[in-house]
Amino acid sequence: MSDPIDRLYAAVHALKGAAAGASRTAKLLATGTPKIAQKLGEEAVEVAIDAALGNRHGVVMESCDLLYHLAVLWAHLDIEPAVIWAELERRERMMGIAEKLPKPPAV
Ligand SMILES: N=c1c2ncn([C@@H]3O[C@H](COP(=O)(O)OP(=O)(O)OP(=O)(O)O)[C@@H](O)[C@H]3O)c2ncn1[C@@H]1O[C@H](COP(=O)(O)O)[C@@H](O)[C@H]1O
Repeated sequence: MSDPIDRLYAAVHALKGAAAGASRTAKLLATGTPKIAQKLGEEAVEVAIDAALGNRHGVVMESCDLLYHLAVLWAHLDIEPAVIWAELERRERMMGIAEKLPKPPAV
């Protein structure tokens, strides 16, 4: 079974081209990149505010909104989650190698 983000992306992507009245997601997708990016930024700020206030429950809730809006942006740009996972894995491998390299001398 695919993970929740893959499923969320698939659900959101399926709404591309749907009438804006079909759902909130279809309406948001129809607004275009600047508006989607703005919503994503707002959700990120909401996560940060809840974290700064020590509101753990708020961080969880706003993180879900943030991931949803990230999935909307990816779907709008046709960036499949697999592309993101591949880059994360590439970095994981790169950092694994970096850890094994001798440390440069202290200056
Ligand atoms: N996972 C989500 C999801 N998470 C958050 N949200 C929406 O994002 C909103 C949070 O963002 P805001 O705080 O900006 O919401 P708001 O204050 O109402 O702002 P505006 O609507 O005025 O922009 C929530 O109120 C939800 O409406 C989501 N809407 C949809 N999904 C999933 O997306 C798919 C498509 O959903 P539909 O849009 O219902 O077809 C389905 O799989 C849904 O489960």
